[in-house]
Amino acid sequence: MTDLGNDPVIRRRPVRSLRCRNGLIRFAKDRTSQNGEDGIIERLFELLPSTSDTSWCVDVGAWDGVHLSNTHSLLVGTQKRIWKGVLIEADVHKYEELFALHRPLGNVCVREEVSGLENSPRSLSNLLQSASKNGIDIPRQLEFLCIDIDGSDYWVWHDLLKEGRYRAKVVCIEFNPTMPDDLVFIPCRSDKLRQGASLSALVELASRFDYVLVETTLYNAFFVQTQLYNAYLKEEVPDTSIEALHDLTMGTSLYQLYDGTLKLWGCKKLLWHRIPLDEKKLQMVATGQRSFPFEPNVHTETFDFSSVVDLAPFVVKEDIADDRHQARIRCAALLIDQLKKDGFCYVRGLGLSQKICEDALVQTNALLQEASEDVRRSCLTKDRARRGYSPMNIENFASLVGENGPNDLVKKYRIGPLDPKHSGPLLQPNIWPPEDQWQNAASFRQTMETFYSEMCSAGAVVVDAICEGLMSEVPGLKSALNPLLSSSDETESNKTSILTLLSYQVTSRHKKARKKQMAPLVAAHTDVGVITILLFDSGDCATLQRSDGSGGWVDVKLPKSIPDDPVFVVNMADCLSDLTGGHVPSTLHRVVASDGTQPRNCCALFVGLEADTKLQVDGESMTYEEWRRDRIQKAQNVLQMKAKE
Ligand SMILES: O=C(O)CCC(=O)C(=O)O
Ligand SMILES: [Fe+2]
Repeated sequence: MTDLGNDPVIRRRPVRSLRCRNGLIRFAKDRTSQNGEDGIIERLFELLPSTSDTSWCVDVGAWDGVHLSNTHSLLVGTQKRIWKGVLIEADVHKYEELFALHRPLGNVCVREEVSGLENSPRSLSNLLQSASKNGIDIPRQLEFLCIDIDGSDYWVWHDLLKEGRYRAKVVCIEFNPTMPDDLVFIPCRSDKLRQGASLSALVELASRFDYVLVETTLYNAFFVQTQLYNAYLKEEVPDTSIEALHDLTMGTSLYQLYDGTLKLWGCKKLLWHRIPLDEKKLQMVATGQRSFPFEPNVHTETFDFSSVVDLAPFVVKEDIADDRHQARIRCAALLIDQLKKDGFCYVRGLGLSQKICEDALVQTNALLQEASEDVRRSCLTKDRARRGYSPMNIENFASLVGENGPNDLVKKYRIGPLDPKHSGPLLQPNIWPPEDQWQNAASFRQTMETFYSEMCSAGAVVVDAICEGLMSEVPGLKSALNPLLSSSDETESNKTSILTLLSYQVTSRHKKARKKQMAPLVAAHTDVGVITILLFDSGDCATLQRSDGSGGWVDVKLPKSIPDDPVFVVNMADCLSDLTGGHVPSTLHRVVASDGTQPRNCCALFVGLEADTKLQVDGESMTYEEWRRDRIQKAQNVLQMKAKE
């Protein structure tokens, strides 16, 4: 066996069973019965002597008298005894056939739904008594009782036993074959709820009224009155324990992995609905969040917190004291230093809570990994680049830098300004997953609306700090970016950005051809707008990398779990880089596949300006929209030139 250990090995080991197969089950045989009952019943009445001229049987839930019938063999055809039966069936059509078959044979047919409710006029005992009043003498000592009504079987037998008027020597009754043998499950006393009883519950009931278990088939248990068992069956069935007489074959069990994954074992479908049990839907902890809580701290956090710039001094908005002003100047200088070096920087102190950041990532995973593709596809818009869902393998970021390459392997979902007043080429209305298609839709939307607003405020804080840090080098920057700053109208003006949720999945790429496997999941590109603020989870199937400026790539990582004061990645985008006259670079970056087993989720805020914002770039004045068109056009030109070559 070649076993690489990439997947767990899961298989069944044959176990020693205590089940005895040399008792009544040897005689299992079907004429009309389902799982050998006909033969077992025949054998039982060979062993038990008859005590009267006519042997009576009662069949509760008799159907048409033929299909899967346990009494047909007794009542129809030749038998060593003379049998008479009471056949009870609630279904109108089944009853017609039942009546047509049995009336001519002199059997009693009753069209009623036997009730398992306490003191019901339709209790089995009452129905037998009223049948007796109609001239037929049903003896109180019955030979055989069969109960199969898929619901209140337990209570029907219970009431008959308790009432005590009628007693059967042999009882065949259905149990729920998915219930384990150590489970005593007594169903609700109801004619509507269909639950079924466990075998153990029936065995307990039987022994209270002096019956013993003598055999089981897949769905049915056979009980015999104890004194008859002692007299006639002890040799045939020496061991009457559940272990000796039953093997659970339809059971489903659940086990748990250390990381919180729930696993199914045994029967993996809803038995009566024929629906497969879906492990994915049973999980209590989302895929990306599963880990072992007591993991030894061997891989200590590799993230270097000392490199994170704390922008908290920019979050306080009141007129600031002198020392806070000094603090701002200091942290803005750190930020600009870092950005000038590689176009990327870690920041914290942006005012977002750990909780909202965790929630946003969990919701991203919920929509982009766990929800069905149908749910996501209901969020497609015509202009995919702006709002809603953008499926895998659709966008191509290589084109942003005039490169040819395969499409990006990432699922995205975009959210823009929540205020419907915002419209224009860059600002279209949001589209949300429909609540009637996705049970999580409302909490997704609620989380994302909050997160979007808070991220926009964080964007304003970072932009503010960048302006501060470049105050002397690029004096006009603050007025160009003023619409973005938190000090201006808080509710609207600074919310012109797009929040993109991105999700990378573990599957499929390992199967891909080698050449394709080498291609990044998101092609190397620079971001177009002002700045990008990123938050991502510990999903390890994909890694963000930035160019080191000399042909190599550096992994961009975040702390493994979100700290109390969450850390974000900030990277410069092209427009801001242009506005600084190239003093601060917008650095090439990409996302590559890595070996991990967890999907990776990312929330990226692309801070942009409104289309008509006036800008000064290289001494030229233009609007943000004009600059943007120019930027995209340049990349297109490169592509066309390459195509011609
Ligand atoms: O997934 C990421 O970490 C970033 C993706 C990215 O660079 C982009 O969407 O612009
Ligand atoms: Fe990017």
